[in-house]
Amino acid sequence: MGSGGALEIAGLVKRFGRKTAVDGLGLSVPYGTVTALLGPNGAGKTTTVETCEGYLRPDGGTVRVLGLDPVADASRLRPRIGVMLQSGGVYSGARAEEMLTHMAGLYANPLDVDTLVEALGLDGCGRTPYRRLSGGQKQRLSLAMAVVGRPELVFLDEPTAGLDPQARRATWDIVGALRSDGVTVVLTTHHMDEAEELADDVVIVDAGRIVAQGTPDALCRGGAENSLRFTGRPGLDLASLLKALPDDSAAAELVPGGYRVTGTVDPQLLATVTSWCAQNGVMPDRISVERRTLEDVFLELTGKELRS
Ligand SMILES: Nc1ncnc2c1ncn2[C@@H]1O[C@H](COP(=O)(O)OP(=O)(O)OP(=O)(O)O)[C@@H](O)[C@H]1O
Repeated sequence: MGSGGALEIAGLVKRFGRKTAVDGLGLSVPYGTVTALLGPNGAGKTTTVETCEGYLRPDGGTVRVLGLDPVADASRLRPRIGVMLQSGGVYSGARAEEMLTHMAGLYANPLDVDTLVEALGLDGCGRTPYRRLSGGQKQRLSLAMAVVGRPELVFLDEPTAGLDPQARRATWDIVGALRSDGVTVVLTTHHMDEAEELADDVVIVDAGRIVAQGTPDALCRGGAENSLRFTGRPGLDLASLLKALPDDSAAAELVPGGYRVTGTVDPQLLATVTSWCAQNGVMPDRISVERRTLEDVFLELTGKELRS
């Protein structure tokens, strides 16, 4: 195994012309864990993952995958890692099951192809040429190809983007099974629920850097335990609302017309907010008391919604 984690990134820099896509990113992923990279579009997640896979050469910093250099040691590393590209990869007109069987044949101790095909709901399309598969089927086949060789570490770039709920669940089950088998998984996602469900560690990336990292629980505990949210017309006078609230309160307009009050969220605070709304002619169409979610953490740190 070597010292350190399954994946060790230090001071990674990757530029495309004048654009710095990854800007001094450092990350250590312990063996046998699932790590989710979350970030807005263009944050640098794919660039980071493709550098780890050896498809891109870093402009600065170091990357070690299973203790090896993904570019210099590519031939030693390839049989030990699984890669699912965002694009699904480029394949010929071969039939889905043939491709998977061929792939399995390249490894010493592959998974059983039939079991994998069934687990991913691909049993109906084993004889279909790749180019005739639907987008979701291509994606599931790409996942199957990434894991069939029993890799020690798997990179999954947006594995569930565009999948229906059933296919998404099947993908989650595969990731859960990988984890149970001690496989290290690094995935990117735009889905908070996916990160919460699957990941031991969530890494929030923005503008090529890590802005926060931790278990989903720890990240959510970072601020107030509870918050009161309401929607109303955009641009309410929050200074006036704050005057009515206890000193330990804070209020923010997270998105136009979407407000959050934090502090000691109790019945008294709820009454104060609704009475302030009444005095100011504001009809809150939705009002709720919520635990801080990963979505909140993400928005606070990046100022962006996950799906833009
Ligand atoms: N081959 C390339 N040539 C030029 N610019 C690139 C290239 N690949 C990525 N970029 C730029 O680098 C930045 C980071 O892109 P990247 O694809 O890594 O982000 P991402 O976090 O994966 O985004 P998304 O969630 O949209 O997939 C973006 O500004 C992107 O336009």
